[in-house]
Amino acid sequence: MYTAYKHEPFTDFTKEENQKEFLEALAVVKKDIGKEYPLIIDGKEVTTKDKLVSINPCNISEEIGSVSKASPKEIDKAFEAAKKAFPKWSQTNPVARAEVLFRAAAIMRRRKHELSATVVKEAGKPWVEADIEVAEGIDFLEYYGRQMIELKDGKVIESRDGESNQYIYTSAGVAVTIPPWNFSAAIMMGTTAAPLVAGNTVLLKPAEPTPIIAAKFVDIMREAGVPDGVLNFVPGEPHEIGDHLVDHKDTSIITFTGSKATGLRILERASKVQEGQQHLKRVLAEMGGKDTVVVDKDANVETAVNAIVTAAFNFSGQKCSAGSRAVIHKDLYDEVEKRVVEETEKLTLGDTEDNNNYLGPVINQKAYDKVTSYIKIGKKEGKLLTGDESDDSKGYFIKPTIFGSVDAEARIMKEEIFGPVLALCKAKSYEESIDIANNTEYGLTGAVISNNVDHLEYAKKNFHVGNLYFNRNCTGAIVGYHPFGGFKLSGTDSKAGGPDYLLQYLLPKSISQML
Ligand SMILES: NC(=O)c1ccc[n+]([C@@H]2O[C@H](COP(=O)([O-])OP(=O)(O)OC[C@H]3O[C@@H](n4cnc5c(N)ncnc54)[C@H](O)[C@@H]3O)[C@@H](O)[C@H]2O)c1
Ligand SMILES: N[C@@H](CCC=O)C(=O)O
Repeated sequence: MYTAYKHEPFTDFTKEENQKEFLEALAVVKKDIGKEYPLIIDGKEVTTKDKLVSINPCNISEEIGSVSKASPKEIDKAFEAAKKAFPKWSQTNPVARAEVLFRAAAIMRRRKHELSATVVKEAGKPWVEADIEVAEGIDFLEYYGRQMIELKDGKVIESRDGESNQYIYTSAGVAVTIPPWNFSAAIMMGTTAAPLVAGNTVLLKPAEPTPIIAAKFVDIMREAGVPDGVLNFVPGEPHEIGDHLVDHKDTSIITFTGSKATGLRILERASKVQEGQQHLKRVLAEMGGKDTVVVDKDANVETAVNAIVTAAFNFSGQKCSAGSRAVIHKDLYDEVEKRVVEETEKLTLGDTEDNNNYLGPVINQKAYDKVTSYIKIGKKEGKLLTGDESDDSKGYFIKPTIFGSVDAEARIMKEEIFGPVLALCKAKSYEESIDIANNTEYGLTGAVISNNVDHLEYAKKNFHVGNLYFNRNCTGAIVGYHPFGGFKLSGTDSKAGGPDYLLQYLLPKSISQML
């Protein structure tokens, strides 16, 4: 028997002993700086000449480490290994498969600060956010393990006289996991653990800026007992191996999280049946967002301000769930705008190794250039209220930037920026604010700050997002509590961390027997 699922508690960094432990963990991670990590194919370490180098975005002269790069040749070998391992793994007792996840979660708990410190160094995440993310990774393992145990005997269906019917779940085949860098621990772990516990074998290709945390996770899974060939680690350049992974005839499932452009490309390519392929590929594609905090005219101003600032600037706005725009009722607009600017100007920006910094850099030069170009666009589209300072000489630092009185149709109101840039927009009525919130191609998260019961009911029916929050910010979904995934072009709404998630990695089978 297992205890009931409950989410992993977050570390309280106001306590001195926790700060001390975290600093020690950062020192451990620093000792490993420059280390090389191999590919893992069929349980064997494979080293290639070409390396993917992980750079600290806070300090671009610091290389965190490097991993071997897989080419199509190594990818083919990994597919062979995964195919070979599939029959045995898929028929392994689901409880035993779940226990691998539980053991991995236990190891992760013991190494929690070290893993979070790796995320701090590799992704430039602040301590608090890195800790939350590793806790989420642990949650995915604990939650999906229990979910598999629940599903192991299938579901009860009806039988007629003289007939015995069964409905069971079988595994699909080889899954390819393609996670993003912004939740380099949590999403990478969740989208690897789910197909595995469902009895599929996996090729994990981490995002190129953050391969080290993935290498550590693969080591943990092996220590926890994942058999050879069941989990293959194949980092590499997407332009060299991305299409190959997606197009391969032996790919059964692709579990992708990332940008809309990549997701749509994967969906399109995966729909083509390749020579020798005898199945349809399933694609889970969780993509971008342009998420909104709506402030009603009777809202509590401080709740609204806190929700807007947190949603916009946590992890420098680099979340698919980031509230990169707020639509505020005209009666409260001036007050909310003033308070949001005041609170934002208190936020500290700098190297996230220092826990006093609320936010750190954006991930790389490409992101820096994109975000700063949107700031230029914003200056034409709205009134610059604060920010517009950036510096990429040491790391990719951009000050939280806010534009006021932005038109609902402006580009900074409708396009995903993925950085610390917030647009504020005024609405004449509550209904208009919900219309504005729905005015993009995305539909991922949203928040409504209101005490009006009718208005909250209206939002339930008319605010078209996969994750809707009332009187809080629109980021920070917790596994088992806030199943996560978006509508519209935000993705396939697979609802990670929800009760139906694992079903997407399983093939239901009906068996009918005459008695
Ligand atoms: N909806 C969600 O749950 C969710 C969660 C996190 C991030 N995101 C989104 O992710 C985006 C940021 O992540 P990103 O910049 O890493 O996205 P991205 O699309 O550039 O990359 C995501 C992953 O896809 C891989 N990839 C890139 N091109 C590929 C190709 N042609 N074939 C196969 N794989 C390929 C990358 O190497 C990476 O592993 C944002 O749009 C954000 O909103 C969504
Ligand atoms: N699940 C995370 C967002 C993941 C995307 O970046 C949240 O709820 O904030």
